[in-house]
Amino acid sequence: MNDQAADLRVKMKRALDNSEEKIETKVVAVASGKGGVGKSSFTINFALGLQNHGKKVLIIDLDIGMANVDILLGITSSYSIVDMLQDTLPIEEIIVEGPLGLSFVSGGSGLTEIFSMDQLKLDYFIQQISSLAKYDYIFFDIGAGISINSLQFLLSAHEIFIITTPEPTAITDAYAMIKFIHLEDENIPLSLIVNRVRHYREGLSTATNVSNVCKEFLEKEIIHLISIPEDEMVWKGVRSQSPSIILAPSASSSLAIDEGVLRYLQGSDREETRSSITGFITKLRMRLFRKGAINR
Ligand SMILES: Nc1ncnc2c1ncn2[C@@H]1O[C@H](COP(=O)(O)OP(=O)(O)OP(=O)(O)O)[C@@H](O)[C@H]1O
Repeated sequence: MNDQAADLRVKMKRALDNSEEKIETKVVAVASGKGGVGKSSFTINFALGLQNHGKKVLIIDLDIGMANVDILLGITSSYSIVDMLQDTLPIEEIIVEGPLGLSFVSGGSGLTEIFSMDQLKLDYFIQQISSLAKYDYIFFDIGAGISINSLQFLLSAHEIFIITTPEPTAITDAYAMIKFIHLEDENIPLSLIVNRVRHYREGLSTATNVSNVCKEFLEKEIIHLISIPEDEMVWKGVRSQSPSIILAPSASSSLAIDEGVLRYLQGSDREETRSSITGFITKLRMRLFRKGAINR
């Protein structure tokens, strides 16, 4: 058993040494305080927007219980991370290709399996994740609210997108989430997406309110990445299992997403620090150990 673990660690180190670290991989966790605010629809459309700009993107659906990214993308995934761990499958076998070449991995039916890994499984998991350095962006679609398990992925990401709507309940929950994250890690960059706005001003005032509260009580800057209008094409896209940015590229929501993608890419270009998959893995490993999520 120990030999196997040592062997895996050597392979993992080799994978990391040989990994295409020349390519930057940014890990973004997408979260919301309240459920049903459009987190999955946003993640998919934003990821497709990045693909449209020549980026290679992978979505990992960790919204267990409510996992629906594959349904929204109109694709079927036969295997999940749970299968990868149980049957020692290479991660390539569980990656499904969606529209515009977007890649997708399903978290599976239960996070418990992922978070109750023994050392051997953790090493295998990390070895597989380290082979994802070929992607420019990896998006984790995290379940609404905070569970101790999904929190570890959330806090290991290079940055976090928080989605809210202008509804007071959604804003309160989004702020609670921001505060929680900030108390765990005050350096992690946070961006706010205001979804389903009735007009431009509503998005701006919602973002300004959240931003002011964050500044005053947490001394935390939060970037207003984008406001997305209420748009029936998003709903139509869900119904036809064809993401709205593809179904209706000139719909108001699609134009807003595209603007957000451009702004995001310009911001990323200005960043001085490099984001690598190794950085994400190092943080994740440390967090899983610290929280005692690993069965030794
Ligand atoms: N900008 C928008 N305009 C109109 N409808 C929208 C918009 N964004 C999302 N919706 C609708 O809101 C509903 C919920 O969206 P979605 O499933 O993406 O939310 P979620 O936050 O991921 O939910 P959950 O918490 O269940 O994971 C869907 O029916 C979707 O069509």
